[in-house]
Amino acid sequence: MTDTVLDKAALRRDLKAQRRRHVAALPDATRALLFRVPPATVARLITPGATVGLYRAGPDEAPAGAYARHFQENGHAIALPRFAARDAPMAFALHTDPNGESDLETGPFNLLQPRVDAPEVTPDVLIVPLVAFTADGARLGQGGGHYDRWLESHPGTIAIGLAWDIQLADELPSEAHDHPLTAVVTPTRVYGPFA
Ligand SMILES: Nc1nc2c(c(=O)[nH]1)N(C=O)[C@@H](CNc1ccc(C(=O)N[C@@H](CCC(=O)O)C(=O)O)cc1)CN2
Ligand SMILES: Nc1ncnc2c1ncn2[C@@H]1O[C@H](COP(=O)(O)OP(=O)(O)OP(=O)(O)O)[C@@H](O)[C@H]1O
Repeated sequence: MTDTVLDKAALRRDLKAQRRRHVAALPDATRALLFRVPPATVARLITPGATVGLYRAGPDEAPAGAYARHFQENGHAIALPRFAARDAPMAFALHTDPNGESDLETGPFNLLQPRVDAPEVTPDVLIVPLVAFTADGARLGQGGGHYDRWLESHPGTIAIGLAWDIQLADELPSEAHDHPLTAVVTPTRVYGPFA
């Protein structure tokens, strides 16, 4: 393995532990008030009628459920990642019930995902989870390379990160396949949009 790959694995472990401590210290009521609607500078990036790819957050990730409800209320089709197996490529499928999540089931990564009968769709814009980001839009993810690969095969799709402020890193190891984010939203500010 290259040094960058080893660096990334160690970084991920440390940053995920830091994220867990941060979220555990947040009062539930505070957490419920964050990430309600996209800030205006980010909302402007999402054209009317665009299909928006979101994610179903795990316990420590920035919650994306309110954005899902907001986009649906505003006439957007919304989609979530779906995997046929752990080693299958990431696809997106239509998410129809962001309020009740009755259309989701647990998938290979222990994440809720649309059931097999939900149609596959291609989002025009992605709201993405992350382990860490930099002030100029670099992203460190879970290490599956899922978003990098998806963005590689869908050029022109913009990706907007949602994160806790403590996920900001001074710098991150970069590899040729890494795709930059167009903006990152935290509870206190927006980084970008970058050109
Ligand atoms: N909420 C969420 N959805 C997402 C991602 C993510 O980071 N967060 N992904 C980002 O690419 C994709 C899924 N990729 C993933 C790749 C690896 C692991 C992972 O290593 N998870 C841990 C813990 C899982 C568990 O609790 O069972 C693991 O498997 O050890 C998770 C997701 C698409 N959906
Ligand atoms: N476009 C690509 N084509 C082929 N392999 C890729 C591509 N992008 C990433 N990979 C591979 O995926 C693996 C993980 O990449 P990386 O560490 O950048 O993941 P990540 O962006 O942190 O994860 P994720 O996007 O799933 O949250 C690496 O082995 C990398 O070589």
